[in-house]
Amino acid sequence: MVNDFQSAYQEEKQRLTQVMEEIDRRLQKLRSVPVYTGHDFTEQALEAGREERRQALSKSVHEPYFGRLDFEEKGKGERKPLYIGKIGVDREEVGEYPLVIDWRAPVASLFYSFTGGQDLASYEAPEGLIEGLVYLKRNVVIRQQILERVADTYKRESDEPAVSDEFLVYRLGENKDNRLRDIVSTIQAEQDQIIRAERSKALVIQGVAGSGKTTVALHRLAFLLYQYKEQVSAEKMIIFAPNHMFLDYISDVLPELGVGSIQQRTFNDWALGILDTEFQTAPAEEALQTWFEAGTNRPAVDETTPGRFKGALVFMRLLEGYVQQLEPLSVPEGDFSPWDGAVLARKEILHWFNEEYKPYPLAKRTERVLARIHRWIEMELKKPVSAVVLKERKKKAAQREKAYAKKWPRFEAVTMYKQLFQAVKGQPVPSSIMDEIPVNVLKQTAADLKKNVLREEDLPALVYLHVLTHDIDSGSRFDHVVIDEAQDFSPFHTALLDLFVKGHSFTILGDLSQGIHEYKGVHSWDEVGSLFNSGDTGYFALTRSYRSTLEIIEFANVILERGVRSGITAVPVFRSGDPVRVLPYGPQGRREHLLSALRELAGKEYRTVSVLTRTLREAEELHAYFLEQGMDIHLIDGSMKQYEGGLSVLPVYLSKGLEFDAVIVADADEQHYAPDAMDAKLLYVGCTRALHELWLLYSERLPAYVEA
Ligand SMILES: Nc1ncnc2c1ncn2[C@@H]1O[C@H](COP(=O)(O)OP(=O)(O)OP(=O)(O)O)[C@@H](O)[C@H]1O
Repeated sequence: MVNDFQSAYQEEKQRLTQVMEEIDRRLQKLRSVPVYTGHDFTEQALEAGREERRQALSKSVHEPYFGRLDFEEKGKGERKPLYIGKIGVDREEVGEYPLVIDWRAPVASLFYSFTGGQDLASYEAPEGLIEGLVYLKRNVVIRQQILERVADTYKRESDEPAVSDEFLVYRLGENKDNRLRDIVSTIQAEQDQIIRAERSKALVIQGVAGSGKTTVALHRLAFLLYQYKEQVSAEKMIIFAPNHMFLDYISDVLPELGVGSIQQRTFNDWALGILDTEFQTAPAEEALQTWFEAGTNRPAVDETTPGRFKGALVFMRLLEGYVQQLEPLSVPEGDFSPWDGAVLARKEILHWFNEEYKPYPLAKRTERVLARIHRWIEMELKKPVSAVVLKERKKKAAQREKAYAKKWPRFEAVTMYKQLFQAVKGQPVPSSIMDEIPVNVLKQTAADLKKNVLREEDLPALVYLHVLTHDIDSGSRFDHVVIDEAQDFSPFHTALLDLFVKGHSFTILGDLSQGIHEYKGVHSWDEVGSLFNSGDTGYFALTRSYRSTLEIIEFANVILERGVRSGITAVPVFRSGDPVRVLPYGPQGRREHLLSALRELAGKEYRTVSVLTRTLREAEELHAYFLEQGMDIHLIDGSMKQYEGGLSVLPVYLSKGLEFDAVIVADADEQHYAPDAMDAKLLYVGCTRALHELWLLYSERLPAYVEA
């Protein structure tokens, strides 16, 4: 065994030296070509290609590949070692296998999809299905040109028929810093299937906590860009994530995968960009405090909850009805007269508006009719009159045209939205529309709008009003859209984005068990799936959790089973660690106990440790206390733009999406976590943030869904 390992190591070391020399030689050759700085278009394009290769090779030379797969294609009788890396490197000889195969290439899919056994393996190539036998699957860790580790996870000749998890477990055991990382060397078969799924469908992925949803989504974007390079462009792909800190946390993955320019945004920022408005939405913290206040005072959630109603398709349809009824009100009363004696009859203007320009949305129609009126004036001015009269007419016409244009509605989204809700005070919105809006929603929104307050939940409606009246310009369309944490997106959000996406090309990922924003999100994936025809959508489930140890996952699963009763529990990868500690506060007192726990965990080798509180106020208080005690610790509140790593204290609801080497859940007791599904979900989110160690500290009694 030891000998086997040594010879494998020697073999890989030799091969690595050869590959690095070859890459280096190619790099030197490219660098020796003088950089073109002239104006010739063809030369510029050639230079851009050379620069791209220079950059790729100089990245690749440090860590050229991470895996090897020995494959014998059926009927070819030749076993080939295929080396797979983040960046593909072709050989100079035509027709030869690449020196390094890009992880996204069709043949590389074997490295991920092959799960063992003696049977033929296969992959989809452009020329059809290719079958063959896999002889070896090997992971190779290279850091800064040094071969650090060689691990065989499958050998055809051995007694072990399946691909082993050993290398994956080694990777998962590493500590994490303040950024999400790529997983190209250990993508699992179930994840690979999603990454490589066809582009044109709306994929809905339910994945348990830590199943790699965010990571998979980012790898999928990189894959789509490689596989469909002719049809998609990075600038027209977007990933929506819940907040700026989360965007910062995931921001390294795409550059690590060699992909730039993909948009990474919050829905809020995108929507405000489309609306091009001065308005800002009310700070999210206000809503968070209402919904995440500890205790049982939270408002009940039903279909009349403002976030749920304004996210429903019923509301979307109401807005369509509302815009339809604006049509007959658009053309101002009365004929248009540019100067006394010249008249353009309203009947004629109505004809242009209602017949000739009917296919256009209202704002476009208005624009065209006004341009036509302008042309009509110019024709009228051509009629023969004296220079003095002409001058007088021109002056009058300019004034009256301006005044007339002002009488037309501008179809500005916020104004239309205000008019809709201020109809409570007798504006002309038909009762068929008003009666459909729940009274509490009408009242609250009218009061907000009176104070010029917009909320995040109003944004889909505002963008839709804009789209209905202005249409979508081609620059705003997407080739592919990823929605992460999609359980917090309403059906209206997704239906709206669908208008901006070519061919329903979506990747929608989330976890209903982490649906802590149930006051605005979906309660079942059918709410999303039903937006698309069955042929346009696909559903995947990710059930294995890669983040946490076996002990943590089993502990969190109990919270799900007893508290949420969702049935979507996680299957752990066999990575064992310390038992979860559930401890009552000791005699030294709450804060002091939390401090000593934090000190103990911070004293270990971990890079990130967090204390999760139930509310923001508690996080602030503890943060001040920890600072006072000399700890170097960050407070994370809803306004953070960056995630710093190290030690942090934050309310549990802001921890969603993040992960820490060790987590201390403060106050894991009945006073803080009520006996309902919502609080059980919160605690589940908190517990599943931990990679290696999880401690829960409490006073008096634990909630019934926590295993002592
Ligand atoms: N195949 C894999 N190999 C190595 N690490 C993996 C793999 N899949 C996921 N991980 C790791 O598991 C952790 C969780 O991944 P990620 O945050 O993408 O999961 P998620 O499903 O979005 O989680 P959550 O919903 O709980 O926020 C990350 O540290 C990620 O690197």
